[in-house]
Amino acid sequence: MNISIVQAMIDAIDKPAIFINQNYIIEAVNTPYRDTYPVDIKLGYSTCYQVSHRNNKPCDQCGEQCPMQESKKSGRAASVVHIHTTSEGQSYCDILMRPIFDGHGDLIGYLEILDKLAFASNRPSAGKMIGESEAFKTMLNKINRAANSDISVLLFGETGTGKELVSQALHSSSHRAEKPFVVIECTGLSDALLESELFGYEKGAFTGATTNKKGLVEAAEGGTLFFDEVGDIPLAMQVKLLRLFETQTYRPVGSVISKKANFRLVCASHKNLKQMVEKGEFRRDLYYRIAGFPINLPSLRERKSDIALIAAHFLAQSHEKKRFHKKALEKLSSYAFPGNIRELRNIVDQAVLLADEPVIYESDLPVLDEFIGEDNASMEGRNDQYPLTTNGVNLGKDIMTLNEVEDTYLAQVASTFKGDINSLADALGVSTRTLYRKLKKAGVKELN
Ligand SMILES: Nc1ncnc2c1ncn2[C@@H]1O[C@H](COP(=O)(O)OP(=O)(O)OP(=O)(O)O)[C@@H](O)[C@H]1O
Repeated sequence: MNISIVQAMIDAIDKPAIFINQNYIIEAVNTPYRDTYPVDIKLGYSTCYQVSHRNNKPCDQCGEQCPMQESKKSGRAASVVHIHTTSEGQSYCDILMRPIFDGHGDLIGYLEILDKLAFASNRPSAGKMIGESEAFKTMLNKINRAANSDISVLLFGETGTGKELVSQALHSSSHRAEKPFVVIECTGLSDALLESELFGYEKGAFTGATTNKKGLVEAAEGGTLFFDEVGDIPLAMQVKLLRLFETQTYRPVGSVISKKANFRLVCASHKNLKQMVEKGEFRRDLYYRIAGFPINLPSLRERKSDIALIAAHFLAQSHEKKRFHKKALEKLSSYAFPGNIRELRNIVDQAVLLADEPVIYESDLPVLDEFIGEDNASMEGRNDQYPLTTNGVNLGKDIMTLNEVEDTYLAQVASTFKGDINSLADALGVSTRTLYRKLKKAGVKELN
């Protein structure tokens, strides 16, 4: 292997890139890669995992996927998303690992090329997509693949999973980033309104059209056109959209002249479009035109390990120096979040207002009523964790008020708890001050 030729090839790549041998040792590196890490890279000595992770073992021995091992298994290129320690701190990077063979078909090493994913973070950071679960990383990998091409992307996922945020990330990391990003909210628009909004109109096209007006397609010239809730587009309008997407031409309302359009198409829907196609509610040809590259946005239930991080992110946005108590986070983690990340943001905002102290306790959370895999009957089972059926409280017989239950429970716990007032407050998920207040109300003078 002629290393100077390899070095010349690496230098020709404008993204951060290295050539490594089968022992992870860096044999050639380009300047963008050197600039990415605050580490002195010694060719023939430094390893990729030392430089990018500060690890002394390969990633697969540190609980992460190793793209080289993936590539070894399949004999083909592999791509994974990792969090690297760069000059700018912890950063998401999408790594493409390509095996390189000599003229005899023998493996001589691997070419590694990085894409920095500036739109995502594993720490609270304003304006970024936050997460660190595997489901989140898989989604980042897909976003990055799509961003590098002009393919039509269909984002599908429940409400509040971040479809609009992802569409912005697709735009900002594409070659169209400097051009406009235009959102078309398809819900509740009639055929006529949607047509004039999209294509614009000529003066005199209809009553009230006193001047020519540009449409959103023209406003998005060179950039990205994002159709939110594309499943809500009326059937009659779908055929006009198909023509626009197929030919990239359109006619403003009242005009006889066609105009040329230039945009990248991104659509989103929380509805099952395939099912709509089967029922004849969405055109099949339009579906295949917009679903060039479908990306599934996982629900918050499918990325439970991200809940605490995203909650901390929204707390940081609130500018209040507060933090969640462990029990409050546990409760959030078992909640089903039908409204996904938008709902989590609302819960955090409310909890910040409801908490009197720097710690947000379970009791400061708004009422949450849908828990993962639990119906109302099994919700009662949750009380096993926080037993209300104590010696003094017989829930099966006479109805007691919640106040009475709380007082009786506190009296019981105070007489049996082994620990001081601070640890009891902690165990009950309230502040010490709140516990003093509640004990006073319950007529309890001291712990056992
Ligand atoms: N990964 C994330 N990290 C931080 N905030 C997020 C993330 N994903 C979404 N959000 C926030 O959650 C809220 C809802 O996101 P967005 O509007 O993109 O969801 P959506 O799927 O388009 O919702 P809908 O289907 O209701 O239109 C926004 O405030 C957005 O900034």
